[in-house]
Amino acid sequence: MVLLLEQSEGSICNMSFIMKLHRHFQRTVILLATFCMVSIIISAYYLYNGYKQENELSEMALEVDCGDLQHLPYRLMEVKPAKLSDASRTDTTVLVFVESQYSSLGQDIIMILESSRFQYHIEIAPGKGDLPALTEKSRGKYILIVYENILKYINMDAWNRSLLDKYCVEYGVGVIGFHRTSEKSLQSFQLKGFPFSVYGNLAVKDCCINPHSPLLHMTKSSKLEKGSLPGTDWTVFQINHSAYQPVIFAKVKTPENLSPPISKGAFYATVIHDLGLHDGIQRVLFGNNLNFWLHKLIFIDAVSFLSGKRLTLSLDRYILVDIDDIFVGKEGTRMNTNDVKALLDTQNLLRAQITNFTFNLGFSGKFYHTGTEEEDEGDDRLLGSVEEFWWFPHMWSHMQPHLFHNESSLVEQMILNKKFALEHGIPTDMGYAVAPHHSGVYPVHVQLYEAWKKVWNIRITSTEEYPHLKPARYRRGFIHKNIMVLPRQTCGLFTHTIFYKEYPGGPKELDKSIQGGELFFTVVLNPISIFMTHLSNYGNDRLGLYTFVNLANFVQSWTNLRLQTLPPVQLAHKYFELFPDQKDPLWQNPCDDKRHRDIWSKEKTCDRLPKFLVIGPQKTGTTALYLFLVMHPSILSNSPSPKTFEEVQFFNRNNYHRGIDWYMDFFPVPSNVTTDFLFEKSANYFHSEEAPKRAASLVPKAKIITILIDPSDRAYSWYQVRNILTKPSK
Ligand SMILES: Nc1ncnc2c1ncn2[C@@H]1O[C@H](COP(=O)(O)OS(=O)(=O)O)[C@@H](OP(=O)(O)O)[C@H]1O
Repeated sequence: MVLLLEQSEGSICNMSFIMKLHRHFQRTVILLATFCMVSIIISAYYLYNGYKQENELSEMALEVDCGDLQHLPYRLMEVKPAKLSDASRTDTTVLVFVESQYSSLGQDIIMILESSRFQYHIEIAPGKGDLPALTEKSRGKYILIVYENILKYINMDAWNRSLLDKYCVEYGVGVIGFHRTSEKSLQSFQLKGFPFSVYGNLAVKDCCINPHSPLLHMTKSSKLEKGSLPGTDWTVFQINHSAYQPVIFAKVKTPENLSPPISKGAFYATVIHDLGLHDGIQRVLFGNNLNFWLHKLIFIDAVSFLSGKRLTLSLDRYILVDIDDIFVGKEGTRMNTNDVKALLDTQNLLRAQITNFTFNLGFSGKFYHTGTEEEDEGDDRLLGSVEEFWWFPHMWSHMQPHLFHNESSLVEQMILNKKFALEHGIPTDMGYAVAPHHSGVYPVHVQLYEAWKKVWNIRITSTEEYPHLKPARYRRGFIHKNIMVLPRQTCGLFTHTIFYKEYPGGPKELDKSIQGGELFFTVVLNPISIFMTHLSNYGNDRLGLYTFVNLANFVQSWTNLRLQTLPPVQLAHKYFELFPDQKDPLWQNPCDDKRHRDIWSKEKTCDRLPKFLVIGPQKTGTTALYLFLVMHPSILSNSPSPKTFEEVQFFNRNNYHRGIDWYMDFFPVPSNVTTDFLFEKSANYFHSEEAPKRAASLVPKAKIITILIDPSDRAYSWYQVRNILTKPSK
């Protein structure tokens, strides 16, 4: 039994061992199967998700914040660019290689440099890449090199290229270039000397800025900008190298038949920054021209960055919005009480984006209460909030000052308007005034300046007319008779632009101007902008409010600019602090510009200007020549000056600041403009630094007569004169 038991115990033991083994095997199989299943599920999950992620890239991108770059196909991080060597070893001139004198991209580049008041030198890019002299006395002549066509840089001959590279490395000079494909260009190619591929002839959409790009200064990396970018001739750069950073990305939209590796809907760089880690030269390459507004902004930042911040625009922007003719509008186009309320509400709203924002209202009292009943209530609502705004006077009856020849009649008109201001609690001490239609401000009607000072103590005014209306980027300021004249900018709103739908060229034109167009770049490129708007822009569709709210929003979304408003007097001081070289005016012939002629007094003439100048130098017989000339019946000279005798000495000295009325008063009115020759002789013009540019500006067609004799004869003549002058009188 025991044996049996033992036997049976032994077989039981064997059995349980086999069963255990069996169970263990079963468990292992189940475990293995489970593991396999789980792996399959996980792989499937990732595979699926991976696919989905790729697929979703274009969809998700629509909500992409450009700061959230995990969705973008580049590894973005802050990479330090090559150190620029001491940029102060170069002058601050930009060397621009253009394709031709009239090429449109070349002109856009110049427009930006000029508007930013940066110096530049243009060269037509030669085929072989010949270079102008880059240094002078071991100083670099150029701070930055810009190629309108980057292929001219890439394909220049080896000798010139190594010369340019050497200059760039030694002086820390960067290169900016533009690549634009034409129909003939290959769709894809390797850019010679660069480790990346270029794909051309593309249409692109939805763009984003790399927030880590070291270029960004004025430009703010914002949300994804949806929509197509202008043109179908875009170039994108496919980079896979940490020495190159994308600056702007966009998605390829067309053509449909793209060949790999480029794919539709994926992001590619349209602007790249070569950090200079390879050869010590930093470059910024644009995959198109500057038609796209964001390219313009990045170009400004690239100039700033590559010039070691020596060509940098400050981030402060001062904006003053004048609302002119606040009572002058026609019945039916004026503001009612609701419009005034909207004006006040918007002013408060704008203060969040434009520090101290205050509308500056211009008034001609005669037109107060000349609208409909509702509009008259609007006038009263405005005067009820008089302290909320700044105010500036016009003429009482909105007359153009150049029509008043007598200063006293101008004074009378101004006094009427001042009385109106005092009666209605309008402040009279702002020191700023504007003349209807710029009349009298430029060309200067000196009677206006004097009357303004007498009645209103005016110290500031503004105009679009100095030196000319167009191009706007050449507008400047000046100081005359202690009145500071500031340039005024155009915002695209005029008395007749009162309905959004009827905006000239369609409402999109206004939006375009605000969103990266003319108005936006006026603010970007001018530290101080005074905009003129009119009463009618604040009634009706309130386009004035629409424009400035949207402008402030757009500027804030895309730039780091600090918008603010200053009262006119402070604004003018700020202006001439920034541009001290503009204080001195440069007079022109008022009849050489139609707009100037239209606001030039009919009682004045442009004929009392010399047709030739005898400029000296002294002691060469100029007086004798003068006397011989005036013997001719058709040659007329100026009347004598009490201080400087036969010489007026206008262009060389401070007499110039007395203005052209003062100068012209020396000359007779010619009886026959064609056959009479007015001239003046001032022997000091010859050695004056100022005279040539002043004379060229006012009398550009005048002939110049100079007498050159042996310098020792001049010196001896001087010696004799000094002897006489210093001899003690007996
Ligand atoms: N016809 C003619 N040809 C050449 N030189 C002449 C002539 N007439 C005058 N003179 C001499 O010119 C000298 C005076 O020059 P200006 O009249 O130019 O002097 S000023 O600068 O206006 O003071 C002065 O020179 P000096 O006598 O040596 O002082 C004049 O004698």
